[in-house]
Amino acid sequence: MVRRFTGDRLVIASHNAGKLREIAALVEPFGVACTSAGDLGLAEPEETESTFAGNARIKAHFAARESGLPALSDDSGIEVEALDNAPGVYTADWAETGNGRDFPMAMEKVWRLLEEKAAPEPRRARFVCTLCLAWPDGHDEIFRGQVSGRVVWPMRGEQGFGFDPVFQPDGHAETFGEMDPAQKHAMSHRAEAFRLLVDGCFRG
Ligand SMILES: O=c1nc[nH]c2c1ncn2[C@H]1C[C@H](O)[C@@H](COP(=O)(O)OP(=O)(O)OP(=O)(O)O)O1
Ligand SMILES: [Mg+2]
Repeated sequence: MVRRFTGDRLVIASHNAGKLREIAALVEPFGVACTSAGDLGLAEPEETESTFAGNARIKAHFAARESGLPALSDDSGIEVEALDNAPGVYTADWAETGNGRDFPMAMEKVWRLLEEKAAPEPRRARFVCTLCLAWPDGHDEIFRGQVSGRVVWPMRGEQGFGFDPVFQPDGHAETFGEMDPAQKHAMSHRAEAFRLLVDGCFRG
């Protein structure tokens, strides 16, 4: 039995400004007020699991426990088929420099590895998003979405965040980085996971 969310306030257990923007846009039409983990001064727990669901659980349960409110986390990444699905859960780690994140560097690393392998075009990839809604009593619900496409080079577009400039979803000529935010929200991995969350917990 999926537990329904009946409150009017939700903690978004993320410290990523791009995700916070996208999740707030998805949640607010349901009349739910969002507060971010950063707004509450919560720390960023270490993401020590090797699966999206495992890390999503760590982030949501930590925020729910600390705040005493239901908390929604998002663990996501890009899986590149010719790289054995790397960087996957480690997408953010590939951008880590010790002095903040450098996504252009991480995108170039992916492209360089594909070149070294002489991976044929199209270079199939998918974005994956796992959402975890956790309650302070320890209950949680998990939802997963994905969107298929290809890695392109060079980077294109200034919209979005993270790996958006090198991801072109199937059936579209633009990268996520070139799309209007509303267009990305209608088809993204995050949007699909969110639809499942809404069906399960907000309307169920
Ligand atoms: O729609 C997306 N468009 C482009 N890139 C994306 C997207 N979704 C995830 N990504 C990439 C960047 C992000 O940094 C990493 C997830 O890593 P992940 O640990 O889940 O998120 P994070 O550390 O940035 O924020 P936080 O853990 O505080 O929610 O995958
Ligand atoms: Mg993270």
